[in-house]
Amino acid sequence: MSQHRHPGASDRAGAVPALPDLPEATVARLPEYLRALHNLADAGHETVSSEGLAGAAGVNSAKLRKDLSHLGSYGTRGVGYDVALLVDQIEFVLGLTQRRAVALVGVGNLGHALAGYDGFASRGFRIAALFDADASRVGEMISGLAVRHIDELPRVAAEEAISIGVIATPAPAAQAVAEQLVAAGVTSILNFAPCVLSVPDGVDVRKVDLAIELQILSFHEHRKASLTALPAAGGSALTALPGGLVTPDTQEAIGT
Ligand SMILES: NC(=O)c1ccc[n+]([C@@H]2O[C@H](COP(=O)([O-])OP(=O)(O)OC[C@H]3O[C@@H](n4cnc5c(N)ncnc54)[C@H](O)[C@@H]3O)[C@@H](O)[C@H]2O)c1
Repeated sequence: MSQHRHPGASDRAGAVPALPDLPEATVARLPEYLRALHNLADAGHETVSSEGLAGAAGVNSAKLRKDLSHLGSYGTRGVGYDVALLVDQIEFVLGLTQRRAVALVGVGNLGHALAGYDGFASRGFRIAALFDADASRVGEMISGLAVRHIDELPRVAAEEAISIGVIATPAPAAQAVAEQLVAAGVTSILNFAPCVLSVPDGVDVRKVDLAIELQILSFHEHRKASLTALPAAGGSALTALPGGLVTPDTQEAIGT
């Protein structure tokens, strides 16, 4: 997942007290800690060591201690972190103490799956409205919500105080949808369409692209295979790069 963060984004907190400006990587790990903490609380744990929480969240414990120190949370020597307190702190920093209203635009294959997913509610989000441009989809009920025509977005966004929009339309429609969301007052967008969105300052965009994740895994598969092949091939896998690209061998030749 990638993120664009615009300069105005941290200035529009309104009545919310100033929060520490956390590193993006820390922000990205906080939800992992939160999920692990909820699991620990459900299992009856009241405290957890940094190693225990790090293991449950799948990160190394030094990184976890550094992340939590940004929140002013250091745990107690010999006891660890208070699970309930840390949940409160992380939920506060992530702004999860209020349930946020989300609009989903594009109720096709992916949109149906997202609209029907009940995991958002338990994580603090309310899918408040579903929109589509296809009149034949308007009125369809999904998980108790009727699909509305995209033209209703401005009115419904105001009525439901929607601040987050999810785009699940085909890529060619995504930029126009983003502009409609922004015009309707949406200031955060989760984009599933495989394209880059251009948005004004103060609007945050995160992109989810499973194909990119698979391509990254493909790279690792390719690399593992190339490392296994190395002794037999007797050289760097880079020498096999297609298209006559410069290889370490040729670079050395050029440089000497
Ligand atoms: N991020 C991922 O990992 C991932 C995975 C699957 C699909 N996708 C992407 O998600 C998007 C949706 O895929 P899908 O298979 O559900 O497509 P789909 O064609 O089944 O659904 C798209 C929906 O968007 C609606 N739509 C089109 N233009 C619109 C507009 N201007 N305003 C409102 N609604 C509009 C269509 O009427 C349709 O209902 C595509 O961009 C696809 O590439 C992303």
